[in-house]
Amino acid sequence: MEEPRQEPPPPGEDAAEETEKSPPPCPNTVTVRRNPHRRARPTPSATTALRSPSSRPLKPKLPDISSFRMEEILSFDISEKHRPDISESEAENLKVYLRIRPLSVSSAHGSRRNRDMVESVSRARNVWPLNPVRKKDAREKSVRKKQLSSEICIMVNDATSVTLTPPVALQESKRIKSEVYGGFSGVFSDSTQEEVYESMVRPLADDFLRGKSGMLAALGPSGSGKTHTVFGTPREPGMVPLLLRQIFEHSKGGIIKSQRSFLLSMFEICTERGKGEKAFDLSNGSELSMQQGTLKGLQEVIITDLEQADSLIACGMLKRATAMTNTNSQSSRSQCLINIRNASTKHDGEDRSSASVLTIADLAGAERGRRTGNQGTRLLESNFINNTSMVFGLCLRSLLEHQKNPTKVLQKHYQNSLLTRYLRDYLEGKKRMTLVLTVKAGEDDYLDASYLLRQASPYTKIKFNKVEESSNPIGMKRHYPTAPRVEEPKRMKYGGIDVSVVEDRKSSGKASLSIEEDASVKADINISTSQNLDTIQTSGSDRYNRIMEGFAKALWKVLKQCNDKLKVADGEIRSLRENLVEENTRCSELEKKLINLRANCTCTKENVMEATSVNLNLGLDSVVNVSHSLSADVDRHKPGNSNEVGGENFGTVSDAVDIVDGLKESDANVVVSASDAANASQLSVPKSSQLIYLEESFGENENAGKHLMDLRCLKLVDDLSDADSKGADLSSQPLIMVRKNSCSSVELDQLLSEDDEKSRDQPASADKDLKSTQACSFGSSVEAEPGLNSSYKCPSLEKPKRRLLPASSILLRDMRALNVEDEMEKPKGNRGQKKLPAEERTRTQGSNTLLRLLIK
Ligand SMILES: Nc1ncnc2c1ncn2[C@@H]1O[C@H](COP(=O)(O)OP(=O)(O)OP(=O)(O)O)[C@@H](O)[C@H]1O
Repeated sequence: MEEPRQEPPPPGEDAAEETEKSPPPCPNTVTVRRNPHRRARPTPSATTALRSPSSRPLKPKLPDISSFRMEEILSFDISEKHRPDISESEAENLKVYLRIRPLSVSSAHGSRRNRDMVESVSRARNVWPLNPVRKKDAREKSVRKKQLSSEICIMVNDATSVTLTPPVALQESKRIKSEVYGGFSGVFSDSTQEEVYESMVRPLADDFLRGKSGMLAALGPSGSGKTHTVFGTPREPGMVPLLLRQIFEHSKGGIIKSQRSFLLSMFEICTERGKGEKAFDLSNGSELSMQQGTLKGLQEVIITDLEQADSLIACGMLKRATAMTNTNSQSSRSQCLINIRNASTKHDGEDRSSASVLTIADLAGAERGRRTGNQGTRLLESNFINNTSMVFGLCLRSLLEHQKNPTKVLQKHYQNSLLTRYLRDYLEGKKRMTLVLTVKAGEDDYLDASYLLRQASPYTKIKFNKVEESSNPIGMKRHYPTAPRVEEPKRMKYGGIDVSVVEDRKSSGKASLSIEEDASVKADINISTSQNLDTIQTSGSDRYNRIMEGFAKALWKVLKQCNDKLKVADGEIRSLRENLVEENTRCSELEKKLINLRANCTCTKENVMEATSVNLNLGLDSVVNVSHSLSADVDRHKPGNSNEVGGENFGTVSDAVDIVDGLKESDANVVVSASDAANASQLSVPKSSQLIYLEESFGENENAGKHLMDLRCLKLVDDLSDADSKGADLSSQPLIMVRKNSCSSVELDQLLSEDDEKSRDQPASADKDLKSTQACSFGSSVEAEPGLNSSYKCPSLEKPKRRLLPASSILLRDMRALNVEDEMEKPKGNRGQKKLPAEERTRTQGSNTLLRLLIK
């Protein structure tokens, strides 16, 4: 914080000193400004207008004011007591009163002192006898000085305005003219303390008793009568004693005492050798600390009667810092504030928790170093006092400018001073305030008065539009910053007595509590308890709000996360749907392809089924239908894996083997459908099976055709050497039935040529069978094995049913099927065929002979 600077003296100070050297002005003249800023208002009358502030006229002749019109002066009526008439329109305006210190006091004191000083100086200087001529001049000078000192600079115009007239010297040297300052709520010149109280403080006191807070602050230069106005003297009690008197008189009348309780606190703000500001409790002398605009540790004393209150005030005034200066023998060196709190529970029959506070501030007066002659510590105190006064004025000026032009920011000048921090609400227009300006009317005091009026007169335009009238005002809170119930609500006892408050009050030792005091204490405690309850409820609701706010935030976060997850899930679902659509499309395409394939395959299969449905009419009445259908997996039909013609490597067709094995024991017609002949590595034809027709159905794949061409010739070797067989030597006949749809033309030609060679050797019966077979269902590629009486079944996937035939017909059919004649008619050369072993050939011939005989 900056060191308080001594405020520069107002302009014209030097000029004022020069007035003493300048020649005396022309008597009976009034200097009026040539271009006055304000139009001077008419004085009440020629006889009463220029009344001296003192009740006694100091000058026998008053100067004539020629510039004023007599009609206006005569028409103006003013009461004798100059009581200000406060209109209702000014109720919300800042009330500014002006009190002019009686000149008689200062003149009496000052003139006597000055006279003594002048005499002493003259005695010291005038050691030698003066020249008679000079002696005469000196005498004239002294007379002139007396006249000047007796001159006044402030003249009361009416109840609300004054005219400030500069000294003649200033008028001549600086051309300073008279100025009119108006707009005051009241002007007191020779008013008594009671009159001032009635006009100025009683409205405040009435509002205070009605529950409205307010403040009265005294401003003015040093020695102007601030302390006198506020505290007064035992003979002339000031505003505070009169206020206390009114309070207790009001308490006696009509309202129960127990319902009335007032608490008084008193403190001062000063500086110790210019090292910062400090606050001291004038009740107990303890130092106070300012925390957030409140004074921590300020003690309130319950006042029960006027005597006790007066004694408290007196004790506090004794502790106040004062010092003697050139302008005041007992100059205040601190800002003194008194708080009277109304802690009544009932008012006008209504339940009301009133906590109005009336603050009265006696501010230290601005000082000019040249006048006070302060040095050292006093000078530092002057700096502090002037700085505080300046900050106070800046706050009010900023408030005024802000109210005039709301766009202007309300400056925070209050932060620059402890006093203004404490009075922040008042200086920001949140609480009602009343100012009383004290000035001295002496000619020497013109500069101080001019400076004060110039600064403070605009404050009359300040309005209180945002007055806070709450039951729990901020000032109340500030008075209890250290209350443990407020700071630690958990340890509060709602129904009990606040021990700390009682102890504080007892420790003051300045007020003995009577029974009535106890009652008032209880009432006060009840009030504070209810206030604390309100505080707790408020804090509880705040806590609840905070909790709900936090819960809402957490819920919002969770909802946000859920929303994000839902978005992600929606995206996944969308992608899955797209994939599903793609899969469906692919499936449909595949189905189409499958349908196409099936369409192709169906023709082939039917042919295959037709071609491979072979009825093997063997002598054992066993029919083996081998429906061989190759799948598209043609890789398994590689040449390496293919079955060789004439070999036994047909692959493993377990089903076929099982079926064929089953034929060994039963003569039932069995249709074997081998779906994958490629897996058949080895096929052993059972005894009863004579021939297996394999229908090779190839796909469009040429490779498959190539691979499967190796299977085009399959030789079924009848390994049955059973002598009890029907005599049909099937092993000697290559019983290969190959149906090939997709083989190459070259291979087909080869096959056809081989078949042709075979067919040329076949008998006519075989041709018939073959034709009949071809007529049955096969196409052009049907190949019938010569020498075998085989009949093809109609293409059907149904399992053939067993038919019971007579034994003779069966035997005859079998024998015919053996085509014995053909065998017999064959040439002996076994051309084109594999040569059979000798035993089989002999047996076959015998069997043939036997069969031929039987047939015939
Ligand atoms: N209206 C008045 N009637 C009679 N005497 C007065 C009046 N005003 C002031 N005085 C006297 O003038 C002297 C100085 O007054 P006071 O101490 O109140 O001035 P002040 O403004 O408080 O000065 P400071 O600011 O230095 O404390 C006191 O002795 C006081 O009695």
